Amino acid sequence: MAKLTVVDFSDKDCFKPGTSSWLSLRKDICHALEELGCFVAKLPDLIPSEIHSPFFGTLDELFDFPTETKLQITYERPFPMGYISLNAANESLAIGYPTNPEETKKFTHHFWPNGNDQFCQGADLYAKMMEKVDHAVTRMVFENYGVEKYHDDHIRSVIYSCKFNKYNEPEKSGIDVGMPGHTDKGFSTVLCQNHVKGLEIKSKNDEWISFDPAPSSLIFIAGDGFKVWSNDRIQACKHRVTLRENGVRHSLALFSYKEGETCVPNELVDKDHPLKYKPLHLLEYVQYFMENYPTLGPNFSIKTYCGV
Ligand SMILES: O=C(O)CCC(=O)C(=O)O
Ligand SMILES: [Fe+2]
Repeated sequence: MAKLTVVDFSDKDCFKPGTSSWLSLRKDICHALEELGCFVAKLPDLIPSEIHSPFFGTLDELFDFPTETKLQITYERPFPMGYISLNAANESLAIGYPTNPEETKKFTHHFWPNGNDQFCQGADLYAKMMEKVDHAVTRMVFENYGVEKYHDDHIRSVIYSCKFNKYNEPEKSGIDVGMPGHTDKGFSTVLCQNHVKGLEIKSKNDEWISFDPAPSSLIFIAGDGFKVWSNDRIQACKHRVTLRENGVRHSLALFSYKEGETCVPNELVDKDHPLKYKPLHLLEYVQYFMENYPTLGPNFSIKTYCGV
């Protein structure tokens, strides 16, 4: 049975480019992204345990608000998003630009006019932590392919959304498919969750490997954007949510997108790697996918959209 790569971010130098810890993580991470498009990170110190459980408790309260209140959350940018219920098991709510504390404050205020520090501070902390991981991994990937000269421009054009997911217990909703198999449409996704299992990753041999959540771990998932940018070196990780356990499952995912065009760097095109993609306007792609989801379905391929 295939396994997910687990990397340990507990060394104090892990986030310092050039150190031996950084270089060793870089090697393992880039290898995992080329193999499966994902890896699990252990981060023992980043979210204190006294924040983890109470924060996921506030997500229960969040989804308990009336549908009408949840539907009032809408964003036009980076693309239309807000409250979505995919099926009888799933509901999600998104915050645009979640690494800006003003945005989490506005979102919190909508539900709790008198404030809710546990939710707001938890959301800020998670967003910052997930952004830190996303930034580090992105730099590692650019370095790994010898194109770090493009890194700063890339990071300047990255924008984020954060999605909170709730999955009802299968016994109550009558279905166990929380989310069908798909690849994420952005550049990358960093995902944390409560203790209820459900996320599964497709292996090269078409097996589904389940993600074993621990309070101190998260999963990094490469999306279609990274696949295009890397000219197919990095896999867009196919994943799904299957509900087998009792208990409500909550996850929060930080999605990264790039404004403007995503082009394959010239350095990543050669005889062995002929150009596979036309320039991709990622935000237009996400919008197109969302608008046409009923006809395109979860298996729509980026190759069909912008393959050469
Ligand atoms: O809830 C999860 O674990 C996965 C969510 C997901 O794949 C998504 O929102 O794209
Ligand atoms: Fe996903």
